[in-house]
Amino acid sequence: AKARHFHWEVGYLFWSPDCVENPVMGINGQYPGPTIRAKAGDTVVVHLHNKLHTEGVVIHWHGIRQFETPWADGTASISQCVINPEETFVYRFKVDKAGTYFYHGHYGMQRSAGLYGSLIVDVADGEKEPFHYDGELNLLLSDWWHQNVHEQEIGLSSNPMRWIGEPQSILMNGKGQYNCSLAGHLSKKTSLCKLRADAQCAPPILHVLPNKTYRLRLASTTSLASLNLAIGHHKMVLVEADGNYVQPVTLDDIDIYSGESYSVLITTNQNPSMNYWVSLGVRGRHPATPPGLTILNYHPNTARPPSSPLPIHAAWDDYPHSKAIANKILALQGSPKPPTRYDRRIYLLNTQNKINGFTKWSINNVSLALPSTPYLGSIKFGLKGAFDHQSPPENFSSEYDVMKPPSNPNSTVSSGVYKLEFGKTIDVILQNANALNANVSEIHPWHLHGHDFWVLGYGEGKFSEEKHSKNLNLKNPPLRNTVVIFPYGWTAIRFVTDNPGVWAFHCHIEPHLHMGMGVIFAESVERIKNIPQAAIGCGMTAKMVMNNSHT
Ligand SMILES: O=C1O[C@H]([C@@H](O)CO)C(O)=C1O
Repeated sequence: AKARHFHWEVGYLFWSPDCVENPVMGINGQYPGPTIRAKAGDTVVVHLHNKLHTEGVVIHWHGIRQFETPWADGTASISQCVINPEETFVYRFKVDKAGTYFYHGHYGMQRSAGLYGSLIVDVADGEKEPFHYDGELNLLLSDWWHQNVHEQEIGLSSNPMRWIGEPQSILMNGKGQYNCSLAGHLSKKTSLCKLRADAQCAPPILHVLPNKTYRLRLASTTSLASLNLAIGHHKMVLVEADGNYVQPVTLDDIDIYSGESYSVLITTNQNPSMNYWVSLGVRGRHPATPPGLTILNYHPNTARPPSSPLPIHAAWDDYPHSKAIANKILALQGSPKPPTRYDRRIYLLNTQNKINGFTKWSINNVSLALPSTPYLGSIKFGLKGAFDHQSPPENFSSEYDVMKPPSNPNSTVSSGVYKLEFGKTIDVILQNANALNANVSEIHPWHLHGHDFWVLGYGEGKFSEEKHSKNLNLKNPPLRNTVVIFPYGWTAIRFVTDNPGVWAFHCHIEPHLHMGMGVIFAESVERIKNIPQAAIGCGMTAKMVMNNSHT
């Protein structure tokens, strides 16, 4: 195992992600940020220097559990103080498990500004993946707005709220094409893109040799969009989800929600004189964004757009299609199994609410607002005044009708901290509900920091102890770090508190988190030792660092 050092500067730059120039947040003058590649067991060390002139910054290593380094999780106000302009913070953490990961900003809406990149962990020397492939392809998926993130954020925080709307473009590796299409020659509606091969917005063409198997890595850091990937004439075999091996399953297309990552194997066994479409369509919201496109280019054909029709995605609201895919994702045989009993079951009702006229999202009627002093330090040192210590409710009224808009939409703001004891089995039942408008319930992909969890099942309507508890999958539930709740449905997860830290658990839709859609798990914080001073030298913990007495 090695230590792999990276020296990064975060700054704004002008860039044309979808052929339209905008300010984006990049790293070392690049957008998306550089790919981190390491081997399982390595230590990644990122020296992060903030070159933004007027904003703090942090970076979260999505899917990395941060065993024994909870201060390196990169969550502003939760695990660390923001890194101020011209400051450098050193993220040092172990990547213990091979898989497809990514990193992204976790302060305000900086992920939506473009602060992200891939993080790929290969198996340790001498180890093998449980599947074979000849080559590898990597697509980091995102969505893009022309309105800059500051304006988006002001809109979301205004009364009345100004919603961000649907993205202008879907991006692959930070590249999309606004107002034209690679498939323009097939359609009367759009024009063919005129792109220079070296344009920043030129699609990342997937170059392949005939009759080989490729591992296609997919990770979604979208701000909002749920996506569906389909490749013309090619099936995919799903083998990995969120850095965990799954039972290989053949799919025609795959849904990818924000915060999720997958590996699929594709075999280039189709007519080699042709190229094929790779298409990313929007799911779960009435699409106002054309599909993101690129080309699967068989060697030695020129990389011209195929003349075949575009792959067809299921209708945006074909939830049975999405549920069928979700239910096919199961753990590879031999994967760790969940404990058969839980110690504590927490029910989290997701609702859209109002607070003094402002539109928010709440969990059990509590909308998350982060404090100025990061929880990691304030909880460790018992600083009573640093946040609202009243634990939020573990359940919601059995009378609550999840099929209707809230009868009382008024909600409250709080620090949202659930204290978790070490060594316990925790179940969370995520319960979806109707939003503020009648007949609307949206998809929410929930992401847990510091852990993988077992997905025990999905269901319709309100979760019922009597009806649903006995049907949960304890046999081969997949381990994930992100899972979706379907409209008007519930999702049950289980994890074991084996990792002291302060972990965010939240909807990975950036504007939804911004509007309060998350909770905090403070997990056996008393066991955390040697918090680096740089992580907590702000707010009420700044003094302790100066006295140098407690860390
Ligand atoms: O949080 C959201 O707000 C809008 C809509 O509910 C109100 O404009 C939307 O689609 C969301 O996901």
